[in-house]
Amino acid sequence: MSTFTELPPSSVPVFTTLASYREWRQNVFDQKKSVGFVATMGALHEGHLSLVRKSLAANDLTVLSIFVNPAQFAPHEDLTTYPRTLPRDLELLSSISLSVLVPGTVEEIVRTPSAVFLPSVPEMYPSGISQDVSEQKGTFVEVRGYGHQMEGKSRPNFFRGVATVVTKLFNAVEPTRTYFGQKDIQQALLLRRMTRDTLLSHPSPENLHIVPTARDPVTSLALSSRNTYLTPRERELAAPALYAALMVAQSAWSSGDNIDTCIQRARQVISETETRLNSGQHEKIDMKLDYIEMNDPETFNLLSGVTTKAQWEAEKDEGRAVVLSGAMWVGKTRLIDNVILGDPRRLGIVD
Ligand SMILES: Nc1ncnc2c1ncn2[C@@H]1O[C@H](COP(=O)(O)OP(=O)(O)OP(=O)(O)O)[C@@H](O)[C@H]1O
Ligand SMILES: CC(C)(CO)[C@@H](O)C(=O)[O-]
Ligand code: BAL
Repeated sequence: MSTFTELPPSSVPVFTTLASYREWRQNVFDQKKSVGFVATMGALHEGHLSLVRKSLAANDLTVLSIFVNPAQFAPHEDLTTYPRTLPRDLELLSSISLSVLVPGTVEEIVRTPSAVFLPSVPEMYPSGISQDVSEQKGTFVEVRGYGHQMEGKSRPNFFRGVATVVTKLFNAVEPTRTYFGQKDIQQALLLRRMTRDTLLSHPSPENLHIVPTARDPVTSLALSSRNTYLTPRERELAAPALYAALMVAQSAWSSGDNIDTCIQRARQVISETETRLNSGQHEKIDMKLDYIEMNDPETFNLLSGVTTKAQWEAEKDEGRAVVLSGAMWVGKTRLIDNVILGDPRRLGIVD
């Protein structure tokens, strides 16, 4: 059952039911075409489009899903106010294309997104869905041991909701390859683990690709659908402090400081920014750091504060990665960001 009575105009075909999408997918299977997949919650921006371009470059066809997943929002979170901009999303998707060389020839073809999967909530949750976990019925996917650290500390059932919906999306879309953003690094690594643990073939773990974070060219703020909640002053002056703080910690790590010192320096960037912004006559901006920490990308475990780069690498090898990540509230907006210390290619993040 679809809840969409009238869809905005789109030159990219939009499938609102599993049955209609599957008919399209079967045809594609018959033609032995590869399918790249980008899962989104809509309110598209350049970060999403960078994933779509990666998919266009490597696959015959590209499918994007738009689904605001109730199961990953806690009851107190922003499910009802989450930005929903379907007409603009479809326009943006209709406007992107990429020229690629036909393998083994000098011939160029132009690829554009092939389909949008836009399911309704009942289609995705046939047994129904409550945001209150204690009331939920039906089948859920949990990647145990990897969803309670980092983002999971502040959003306890978030990764259960994500793993559940992405399993459903993978089963529906049956992608050859799939693309997730580094901005949500724990999500991407956890989902890769899920594909491995569940012996998935569509996609296989090595076909889950992680794409670097797209940033605002002036402030380096990580692009995010929720940035639309920010006031202009919050967006330009306060929000960029999170990435600036991560940069300061990264530089301290490279200079040989231990983790406690790196994190302390990063925290100082946030507190100094808040003091500076609130010293004048302007309206007050609330900046509240949720966390900045360094974690092992394999286990997501918090690293000991006395560890230095030299000690971390001596345990295994040079370039061994660490996830330096943070979350911060600016007013009513929660922002996340991260940088990889060491070689991002170790985590399969490739430009
Ligand atoms: N700035 C970005 N650069 C690269 N990928 C991104 C960026 N922002 C989001 N993505 C990726 O796009 C996919 C869909 O994300 P989503 O629709 O939740 O957008 P979002 O901007 O992350 O929204 P939110 O504000 O809710 O976090 C995810 O894989 C996410 O990591
Ligand atoms: C992967 C995802 C689409 C699942 O709802 C969401 O968590 C997101 O957009 O990052
Ligand atoms: N990009 C992650 C989706 C969420 O925060 O709900």
